[in-house]
Amino acid sequence: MRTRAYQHSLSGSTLPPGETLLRVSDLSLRFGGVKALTDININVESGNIHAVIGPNGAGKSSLLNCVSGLYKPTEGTVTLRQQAKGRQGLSPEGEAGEIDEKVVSRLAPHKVARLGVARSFQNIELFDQLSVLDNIMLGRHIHLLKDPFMAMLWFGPAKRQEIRHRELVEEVIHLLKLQEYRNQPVGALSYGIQKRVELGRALAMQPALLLLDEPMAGMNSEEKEDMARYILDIHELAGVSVVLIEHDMNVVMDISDRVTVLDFGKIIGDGTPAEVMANPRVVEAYLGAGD
Ligand SMILES: Nc1ncnc2c1ncn2[C@@H]1O[C@H](COP(=O)(O)OP(=O)(O)OP(=O)(O)O)[C@@H](O)[C@H]1O
Repeated sequence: MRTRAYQHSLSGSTLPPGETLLRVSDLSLRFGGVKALTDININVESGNIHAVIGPNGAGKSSLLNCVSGLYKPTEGTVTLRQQAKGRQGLSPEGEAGEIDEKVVSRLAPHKVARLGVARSFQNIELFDQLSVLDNIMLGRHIHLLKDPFMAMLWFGPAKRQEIRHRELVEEVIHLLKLQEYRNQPVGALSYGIQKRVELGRALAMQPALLLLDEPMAGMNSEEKEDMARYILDIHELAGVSVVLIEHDMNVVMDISDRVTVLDFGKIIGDGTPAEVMANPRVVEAYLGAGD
């Protein structure tokens, strides 16, 4: 029962699995003379955990920053595909209805977020004094009523919306098993739990796509295992698509559907974990380096 409820609530995408959700086309990014990214082409499919790996400085964070709107690419585009409003759901033949394509690569980060792309950062970006509940509730702010007059009135849409926000936040707390910490200030919690709260705040945005930048950095092996399990749960129970930057190859190979490998800002491998592991260029550039 709970699984069905999550599937209906926490994913902001109605695209069928296998449809292209995010398309990165001919993307390049330069900082003066530094070519951070060169001619990057990636399709992220709906329903996938898509890992991006590569040595330090390969361009992984730059790529995520181009998707989330923090960096503007020098060339190329990032396109988010969503089922057109009012035409959601599958046809009797199981095909997707009309699809809206939005170029997000030159939008401000808050606009990209509003379109359904949520991200977590390498470093924890939470409010230490606020409770777990309040920090996760902040993830809902992009969905608050746009009309401040309506939002001030404690009736009608504003009240219904507030109830809905709370229900979704409760789902996040259950899914990530944060019940026992809900009223504790985040600053008092362990690093592993704080990272989980950060994940919860991104999830509370009801994203179509979740961008996770090294969510397991600095964790011990038990915390890593926990985090990998929660990412899988988000994917399996909530149906959220994930782009994951991660250095730990065991984690990447265990939980990813697809892997893109970057080196010096270029793609040197792309495929299933098994295909990527068998790619000699990848072995030489990354795996062989013992990272
Ligand atoms: N804001 C910036 N200004 C100048 N150069 C930058 C900027 N951001 C990234 N770079 C450069 O772009 C290249 C790619 O960096 P990026 O951080 O994207 O790599 P990464 O694969 O995420 O590395 P890491 O694994 O160490 O986080 C590097 O040469 C980096 O120095």
